[in-house]
Amino acid sequence: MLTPALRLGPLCRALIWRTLSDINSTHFSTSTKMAAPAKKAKLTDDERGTSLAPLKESGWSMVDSRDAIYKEFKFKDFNQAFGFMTRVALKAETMDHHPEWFNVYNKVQVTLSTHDAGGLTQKDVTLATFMEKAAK
Ligand SMILES: C[C@H](O)[C@H](O)[C@H]1CNC2=NC(N)=NC(=O)C2=N1
Repeated sequence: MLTPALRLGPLCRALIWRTLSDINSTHFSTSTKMAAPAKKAKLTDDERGTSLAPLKESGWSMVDSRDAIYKEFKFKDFNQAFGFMTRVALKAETMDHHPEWFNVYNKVQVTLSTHDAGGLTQKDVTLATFMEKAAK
């Protein structure tokens, strides 16, 4: 005995198939997390030489006891400092890469490292470079 569904005409089966595929695409397109991006690769020695040099010339330094870079930015006042932090925060969100920072009045102390990689990656270089522009 064929189940009733198999006796439906081709048009009806096409409609059911379309409905099921619509449900599937609607449901999974919103609730399925994309595969986690590959683990971010730490900067190679060569990359450190080329990428970090300009940042060190701009006042960034290596952090003792961890693979990270640090800089203290100083602004005219709190308003300027917070404006800087706002610009950087928006960039950090678009990059999905966030600074470790501390603000007191006109100073912003920043440490950058990639937690997912356990050290410095290109994302830290990109964000630090952005910060240099955002601080001007
Ligand atoms: C889940 C989320 O994408 C990750 O936690 C992002 C968020 N921001 C991040 N920021 C930094 N600095 N390092 C990371 O590894 C990192 N990972």
